[in-house]
Amino acid sequence: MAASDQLQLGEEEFPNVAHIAARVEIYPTLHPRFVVPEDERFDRSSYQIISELQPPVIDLSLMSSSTAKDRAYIEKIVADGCRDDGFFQVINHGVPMELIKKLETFGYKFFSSSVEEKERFDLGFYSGYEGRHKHFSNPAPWAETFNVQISPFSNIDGLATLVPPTDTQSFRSLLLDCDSAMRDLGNRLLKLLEKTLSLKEGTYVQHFQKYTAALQIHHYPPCWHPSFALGAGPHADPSCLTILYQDSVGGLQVEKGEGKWVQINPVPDAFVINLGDIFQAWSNGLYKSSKHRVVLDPHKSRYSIGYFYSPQFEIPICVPNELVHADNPPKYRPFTCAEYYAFRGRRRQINRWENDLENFAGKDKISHC
Ligand SMILES: O=C(O)CCC(=O)C(=O)O
Ligand SMILES: [Fe+2]
Repeated sequence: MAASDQLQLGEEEFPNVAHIAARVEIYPTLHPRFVVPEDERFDRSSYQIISELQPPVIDLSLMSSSTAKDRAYIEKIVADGCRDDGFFQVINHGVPMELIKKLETFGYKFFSSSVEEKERFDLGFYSGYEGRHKHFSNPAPWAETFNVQISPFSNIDGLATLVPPTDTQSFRSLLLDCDSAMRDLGNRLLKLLEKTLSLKEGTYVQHFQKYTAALQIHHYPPCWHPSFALGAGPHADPSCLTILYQDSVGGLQVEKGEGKWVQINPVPDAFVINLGDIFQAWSNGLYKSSKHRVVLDPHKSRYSIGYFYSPQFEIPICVPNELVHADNPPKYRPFTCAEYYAFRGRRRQINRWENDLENFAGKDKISHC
């Protein structure tokens, strides 16, 4: 083993995934850190893409159509998707794709640098680069992530000091421009969700003047035993809304009924939108936050970019009165985003499905606030 391998591995218990992924000749069998229990593995041989279960692809420009029929059509498709599993895709969404491509290019360059270089950007728990997943128990995700915290805590200045001085300004501007474009899309989607639930305009969006947001660039290296590991284990997002760009490789799957996984086919220039646990709670369970996971490719790297959007950190999530009635009694106790994010962050088995929202807020269903 070369000296650099020994140096890189350092803590054998928490190997860097990029380091392991680059050394198939040294690790011909998968490192135990990443091996998923047998009943949770992805069976590639029996896999088929079930096209009729694909989440809908929605042309968001129709939201401002002068034809009421177009607008009603969009609202219906979104409402059906949200009731079903909380996943849909959007095109013509108004976010300039140049921004996303620039971020993706940053990701390619960053993730192709050495482990030492990348780990200079490791600013600790969920901040900056993450390749060892020290807060995960086994199995660790076969992924490395560049975590940008935006609000209410920002690590953008901290990260900017680590890029070459000539790039500092463009790096900061890129992240801030992405935040503003994704946030704008997030607000338009929230207004659409308000309409589909027949709520007054602003019911949700008024709680996003101050907001909670993070951006993550993920790299899933090729995995030579793709059925034995997962890029992301089954989980539901803690956020209110997630806006996700995925490249053309594919691998994101959503659970449609117990144990039945459907791949969300990449659509060029589209975003996958999924509702997170906060929205499920905020809609009193009418709209779903669904379990999803990422499977791996034996030959190709996959990249994705997620924007996780939630309301003001410290306000209680209070279900609108209109959504609580005899047929739909309160399902969750009120809680703040800060409390829920802290709960999810404390979980050691963060890459595993543990029905978090139910466990956190579904037990004593006191009335809404
Ligand atoms: O990379 C993906 O497609 C999804 C990642 C994901 O589920 C997440 O970051 O929460
Ligand atoms: Fe997710």
